[in-house]
Amino acid sequence: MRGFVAIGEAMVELSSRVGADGESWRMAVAGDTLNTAWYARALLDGDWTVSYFTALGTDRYSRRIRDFITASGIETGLIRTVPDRRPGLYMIHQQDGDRHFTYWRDMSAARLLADDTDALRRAVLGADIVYFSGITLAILQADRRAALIAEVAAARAAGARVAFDPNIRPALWSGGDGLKASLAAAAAVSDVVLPTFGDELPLFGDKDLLATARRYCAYGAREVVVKNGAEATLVLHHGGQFESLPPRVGEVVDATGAGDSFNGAYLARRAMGDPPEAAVRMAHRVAGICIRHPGALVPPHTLAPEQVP
Ligand SMILES: O=C(O)C(=O)C[C@H](O)[C@H](O)COP(=O)(O)O
Repeated sequence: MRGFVAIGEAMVELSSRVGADGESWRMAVAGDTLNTAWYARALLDGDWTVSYFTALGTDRYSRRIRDFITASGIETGLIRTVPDRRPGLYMIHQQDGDRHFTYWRDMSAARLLADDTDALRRAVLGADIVYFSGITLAILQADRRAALIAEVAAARAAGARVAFDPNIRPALWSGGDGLKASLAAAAAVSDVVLPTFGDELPLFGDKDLLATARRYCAYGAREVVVKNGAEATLVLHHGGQFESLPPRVGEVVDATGAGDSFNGAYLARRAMGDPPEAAVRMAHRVAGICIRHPGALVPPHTLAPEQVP
C-alpha cells in the first residue's frame, strides 16, 4: 500500500441558503487540507491509503468531525486528542462573485497539532506523499511551525514527495509574524507547490502567473501549478511550462473548495502516474463540480467515474 498524508485543521463549516422561508444554515465538516485529502481519497485507487493528521478535542463536534473523516475512508488513527480544546468553526459568505470566510478558530485543538513532535513524526514517516498548506502553518506558533517544516523535510529525505499549497489567508497571520518567510521555508522542502494567483498577487505583487511560479521554483520547488480561477492555470515542470484553460462552468453556487479540490485531483492523478497535462485537466473537471455545490465538499456520487471520466 502507498500512503498519502495531509496535515492541517478540520473545522465545522456553515454555509447559508436563502429560501422561501428565509435564510437557513447548513453544517458540514471542512478545512483546506482535509478537503484536498477528501478529494484525493475519492479519486485514488485502492493501492492508496489516505490519512489525516490534526488535533481534535473530545467534545461532540470533535467526535462528529472524526466520524465524518473515518466515514470518508480516510485514516484517523494518528489524530492527536487535546481534551480541553474544541474544533474551529467558519462561516461562508458570498460577496462580489467570490466566497469569503469568517473564522472562530483562535483556541481550536488543531492549533496544537504540532506540539507532540513524536506524533507528527509518526504521521509523516513512511508516507509516499505529504501534503500541507499555508493555513497549516498560520495556525501554529512560530517554533511549532519550524518543527513541522523540519518533520516534513525529514519525511522527504526518507523518500516522501511533498506537496504544499500556500493558501494565503492574511486574516490568519498577524502583521510581521513571518508569512513570507514561512511560505519560502515550506516551498524549500516541497516538490510540488500549488499556489493561487489571486492570493499571491496582493502579497507579492507578482506581475503574472509566471512570476509566481518562478518565485516558488527559486525557493526550491520542482513542479509549480499556479491556479487562476476561471482563467488558465500555469504549470512549470522540469524546466518546461504549459497553460491549461478550465472548462466553462454554468452557475457557480459556491467557490469554496475550488482550489482544494483541484489539488486533491491533481495530486491523485500525478500519484497514479498521469503526466501534469492530464492531471490538470482532471483537476479542472473536479473543481468545476465542486463550485456547483455549497460548501467545500460535494455529494460523493458526483465524483463517480462516469461523472469525471
Ligand atoms: O480557510 C480555511 O481555513 C479553510 O480551510 C476553509 C475552506 O474550506 C478552505 O479555505 C477552502 O479553500 P479554497 O479551495 O481556497 O476555497
